Amino acid sequence: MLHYPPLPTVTDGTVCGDRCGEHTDYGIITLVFCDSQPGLQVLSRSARYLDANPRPGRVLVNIGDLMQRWTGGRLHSARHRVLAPTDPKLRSQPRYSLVYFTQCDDEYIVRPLLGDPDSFPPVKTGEHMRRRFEETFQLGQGIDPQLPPL
Ligand SMILES: O=C(O)CCC(=O)C(=O)O
Ligand SMILES: [Fe+2]
Repeated sequence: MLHYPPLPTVTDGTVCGDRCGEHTDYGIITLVFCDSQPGLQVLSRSARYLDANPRPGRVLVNIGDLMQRWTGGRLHSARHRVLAPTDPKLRSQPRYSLVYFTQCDDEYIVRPLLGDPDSFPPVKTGEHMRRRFEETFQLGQGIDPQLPPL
């Protein structure tokens, strides 16, 4: 369960930052269950951010980096972010989302099962996950640099 705390009121008209910076998910698929608070945006293949607004009963299914590798790039690990709202009422409220990440066993080697087998080098799941955590938390790099750009 992710808890995004309430944000201070903006009085000077400055644009507020993200609640969660742009990133791709590391694993196979992610299920995102969100409350009524908006903010989640997904980058389209034409490089436009699209709102993925919550609706009762809606579940967002995200493709992760390993799924992109597994499908030889046929499924795309989309960049996404959670924007901080500008509306003072929304800012004064917390945002909650329930996020379920899936991945393979650490020893499992992910290689393309579709398309060109050389499109991605094989990676051991555990090593991939460790590298992505390090990139995110030490280098502030939320996008897998080994995946091709959009
Ligand atoms: O809170 C959300 O709606 C999405 C969070 C997310 O993208 C993540 O935890 O990877
Ligand atoms: Fe994510």
